Amino acid sequence: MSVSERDILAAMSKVMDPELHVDLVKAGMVKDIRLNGDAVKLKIELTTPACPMKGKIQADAEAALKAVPGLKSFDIEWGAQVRATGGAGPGQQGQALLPGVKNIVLVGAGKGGVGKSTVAVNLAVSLAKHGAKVGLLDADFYGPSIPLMTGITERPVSPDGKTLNPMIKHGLKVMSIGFLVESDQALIWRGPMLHGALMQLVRDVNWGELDYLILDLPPGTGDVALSLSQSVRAAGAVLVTTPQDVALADVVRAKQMFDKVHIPVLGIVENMSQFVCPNCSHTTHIFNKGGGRKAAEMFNISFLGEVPLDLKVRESGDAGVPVVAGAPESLEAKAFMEIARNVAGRVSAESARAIRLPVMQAR
Ligand SMILES: Nc1ncnc2c1ncn2[C@@H]1O[C@H](COP(=O)(O)OP(=O)(O)OP(=O)(O)O)[C@@H](O)[C@H]1O
Repeated sequence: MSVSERDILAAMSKVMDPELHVDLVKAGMVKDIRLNGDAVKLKIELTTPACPMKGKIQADAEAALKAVPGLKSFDIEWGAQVRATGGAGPGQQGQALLPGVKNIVLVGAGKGGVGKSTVAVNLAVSLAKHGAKVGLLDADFYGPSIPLMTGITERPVSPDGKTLNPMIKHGLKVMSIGFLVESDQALIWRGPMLHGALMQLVRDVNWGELDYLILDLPPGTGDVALSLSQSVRAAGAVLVTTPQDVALADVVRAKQMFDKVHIPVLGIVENMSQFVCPNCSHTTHIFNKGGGRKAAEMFNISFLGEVPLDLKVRESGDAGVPVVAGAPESLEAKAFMEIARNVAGRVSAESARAIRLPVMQAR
């Protein structure tokens, strides 16, 4: 009994992408089917190199091919092609400003000091380590900390007097308002000036081709989010919180702010979730337990993961080597890598929605 391309496609159409809630054939992930008698070679192109579901998709695809009558062997080449959350959403004007940037991911928090910049920088490095092309833009006008956290002390140069080249560090293209102004100047940003400076950072930087541009927003206020939503289409926002109950109110405010400007919330990251004593390994929930997860449940949005409170995270941030780069085997680095996979998965779901694949509401 000979095997046909149609048999292979039929088998692959039984395999679902659990994040996109669509089968691999409909999602356009099955490529280059080459039959040779009772053997087949094919390529499966995931929607991100940081796919959180790769293990499941791989197991399901292999099981589906094993069940094809007459097929004796198969060879799957795994690849990834990040898709863009292009097109305009309500209140948004599309991505014409940044044609080479596929997805803009905002990192925000209801209040300061919860570790938003730490999450932004480690998320960016994690995505790059997974093989994605990543940029990191520090738009925290009131307290830019990305220069310190990435260890960049040089200033960006302009190749033509109009645009700026981003700095390159830890596998990222990095730009920060902190490279361009003195820190005491950063406090006076307001209204049109803030919008102008933000647009300059977004538009006049030679970002080139990026799968993800991670944007570290200032805490609390909606000025920057509002300004951005008028000019670019963000894939969505990651909300960072600490676990105590009082932080919940800030998450509520942040969620409402993003809803108002029609930016989807991709999910919640709980930072400083517990402290594991380096001497006796006893776990203490210094800021209480489970606030981020509770908030995610309350709003029916994804819980993207939790990061322990650990001296390494603070020290590595201060030393300019994010923990994911400096201590990749640590519990904290692994937590960030998992959060990055979850964020990439949620962005893929948003891009599927943008190109109107039949994606069901996923949690
Ligand atoms: N999980 C963690 N464990 C230990 N220290 C942490 C952790 N997360 C963040 N920190 C430290 O807490 C401080 C505040 O973090 P960070 O600057 O990332 O917060 P932020 O929310 O961006 O603050 P701001 O609102 O001022 O911009 C930093 O010194 C950082 O190194």
